[in-house]
Amino acid sequence: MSFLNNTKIAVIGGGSWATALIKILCEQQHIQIRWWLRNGNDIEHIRKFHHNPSYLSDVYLSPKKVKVFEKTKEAVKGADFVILAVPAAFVQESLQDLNESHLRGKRVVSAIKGMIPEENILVTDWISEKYKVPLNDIAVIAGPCHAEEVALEKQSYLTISSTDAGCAEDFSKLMTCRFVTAHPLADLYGVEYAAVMKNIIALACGITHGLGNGDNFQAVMVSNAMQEIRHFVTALDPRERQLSTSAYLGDLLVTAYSQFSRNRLFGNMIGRGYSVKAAQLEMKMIAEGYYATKSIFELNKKLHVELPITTAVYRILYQEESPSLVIEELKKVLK
Ligand SMILES: NC(=O)C1=CN([C@@H]2O[C@H](COP(=O)(O)OP(=O)(O)OC[C@H]3O[C@@H](n4cnc5c(N)ncnc54)[C@H](OP(=O)(O)O)[C@@H]3O)[C@@H](O)[C@H]2O)C=CC1
Ligand SMILES: O=C(CO)COP(=O)(O)O
Repeated sequence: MSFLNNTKIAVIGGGSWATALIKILCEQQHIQIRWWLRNGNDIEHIRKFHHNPSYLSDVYLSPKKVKVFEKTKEAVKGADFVILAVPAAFVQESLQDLNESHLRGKRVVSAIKGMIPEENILVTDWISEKYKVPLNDIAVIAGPCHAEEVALEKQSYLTISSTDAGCAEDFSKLMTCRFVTAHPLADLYGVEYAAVMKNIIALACGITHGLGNGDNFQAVMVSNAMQEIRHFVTALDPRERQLSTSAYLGDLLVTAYSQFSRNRLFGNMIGRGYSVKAAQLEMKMIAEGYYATKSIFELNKKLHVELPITTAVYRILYQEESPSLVIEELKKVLK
């Protein structure tokens, strides 16, 4: 019997990405999904009607495959894989009831494209430090893939990155289905940092668009952003990597251009004159790039990499500088 049969997967998070990942996993014939989400009303609704009322509410969640739990401890019990799919800012709070023993012997896969805000560290580093999960049992899910398109079964590609080839390959098989192709890759940090940074760039694209700039300038931003990502990631983890592939460039492109991108939308509101608070209140969903901007900016105080786009976004979001003045200055340094 293949390992795909009867694999138990815990999914932590109740938002759009968790719901989309569960839809993908439900394509496997024999799978048991143990789902934790925080909202009691949503739990009740899913048990009764097999749809998440708050996110991707059209997606059917097979009760034969999906069991919903109120407590994370219960959800991770007996799981082979634990997928983390809450925004990074809430991951500590979401896992507060777990200790090392709850994750022992399990593979942990982060679907989060953000960093732990208070500590400015990657989610995978935090998991390995706090819960003593060996790095080889950790992977990340990356690639250009919006939850909304998964719900519509539009063909998508994912990249599963891990320091352990077996872990990446096994999880890629679980994520491959009729409408998703998943490939393994051995660049845990590169993929994870690039996924964090592309959210900042998409936010910057939204700001410039909101200010009235067009596609010509956005193309310049995106191409400069690739240099920014390359320099930053290389400073942290130097090695050969194909940044033009879908895990890196592809994800930057979809987030910078897609109608579904929350980071772009958030930036757009800032460019149109919303305050950060007003934009957050208006958006029900989370723009990771807001938190990531601070983390990358703080982390870079030790690295001193030139990050003109990230710095511009930081000045706008955290130093309340005028978006139009900051973007005019940015225009002078981009090539
Ligand atoms: N959506 C997408 O297409 C993709 C998302 N990702 C990544 O997946 C991760 C999860 O994002 P996503 O599912 O999209 O998020 P959503 O914006 O869809 O949902 C937000 C989630 O955060 C929860 N939440 C909000 N406030 C709090 C809080 N104070 N404490 C605990 N939980 C809270 C919400 O719970 P509640 O509903 O109860 O308020 C909800 O489950 C992010 O890192 C994102 O970058 C990666 C690839 C694609
Ligand atoms: O990572 C994503 C697509 O690959 C989702 O981006 P947004 O959070 O900006 O919607």
